[in-house]
Amino acid sequence: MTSNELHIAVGVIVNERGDVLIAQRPSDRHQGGLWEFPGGKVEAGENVREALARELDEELNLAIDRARPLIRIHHDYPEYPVLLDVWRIDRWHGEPFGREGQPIKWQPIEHLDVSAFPAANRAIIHAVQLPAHYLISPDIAGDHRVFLEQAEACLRAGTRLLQLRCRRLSAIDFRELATATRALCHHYGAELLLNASPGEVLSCGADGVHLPSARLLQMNERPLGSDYMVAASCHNRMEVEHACRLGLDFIVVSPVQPTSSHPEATPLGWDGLRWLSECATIPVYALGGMQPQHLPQAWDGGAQGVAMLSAVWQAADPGAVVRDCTG
Ligand SMILES: Nc1nc2c([nH]c(=O)n2[C@@H]2O[C@H](COP(=O)(O)OP(=O)(O)OP(=O)(O)O)[C@@H](O)[C@H]2O)c(=O)[nH]1
Ligand SMILES: [Mg+2]
Repeated sequence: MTSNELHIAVGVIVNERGDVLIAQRPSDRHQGGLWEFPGGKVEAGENVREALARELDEELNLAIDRARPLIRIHHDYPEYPVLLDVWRIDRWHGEPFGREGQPIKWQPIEHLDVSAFPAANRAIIHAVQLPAHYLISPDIAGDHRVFLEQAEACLRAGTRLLQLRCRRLSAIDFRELATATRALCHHYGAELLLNASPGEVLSCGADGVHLPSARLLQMNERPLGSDYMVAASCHNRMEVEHACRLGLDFIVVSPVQPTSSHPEATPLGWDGLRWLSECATIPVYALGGMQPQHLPQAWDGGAQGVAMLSAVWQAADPGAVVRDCTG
């Protein structure tokens, strides 16, 4: 945190229907007239969790029963720099109302509109809309029936974001598998990213592209528009900053822990994850040796959640692993 940076505790309050509580900023204040997630400045002597509890009581008459870190955004406004320390609250008590006279409303998560919020909120909205786990396919070489069965079990159990990464398949076989996986994902309301060219994404009707780090560094702009998702793999600060400059939707940082798929790589550890997340202005998934039980550590490390491969595909019951992430 730089010395003049304002530390702001921000609460994304989500109800069981998946609606988020938002409030309109008074017209005479910074970013006035725009909608915001409730919250305010962390005062001297308070930690962020205490500040959040105080602000939500003062602004909304709401008491927090369960909260976890969602994302931290450093943003430079012309007036001053802010650190938005955003928490996701899914259990609370009290009947919320605008205690300072501010209009409030419940908005379905999928209808949150970036342009109605201050500029720094773009990544917050992405973080609210993205799930806590990102599933990455095994590197399928031959018959893909077993994969499709396992993938369906995961989708049924709650996977909402899947990356297909099959470097050993011929172009024809990849396209056939991508088309089948896309149909399956869409049937369950999930989104499919292809670790392939942007052109392949368009022709398979997938929802986005996932760039390996080498491809990320070759790009000077997003390869697909905002109707598609663009994600990338990153391993160091330079890659993370490049992905943020290009305005990608999210990144995957690896390897956080030792992993069987890259035994030679030196793990970043939880401190490395925290440091890279702090450099990012977009959501970050932790990858490498991740299991559902690592979710709280990943959140504490500033991440959106975990990206998983072996933990799911090598399990006797892949659906049960996914349920551990979504429960
Ligand atoms: N609460 C909140 N503040 C946000 C959001 N996005 C965003 O850029 N900000 C910025 O973070 C700062 C929060 O200040 P605030 O005015 O809510 O702080 P506060 O409640 O302590 O105000 P006060 O000092 O007048 O009591 C403002 O500069 C605001 O523009 C958001 O979603 N929620
Ligand atoms: Mg406030």
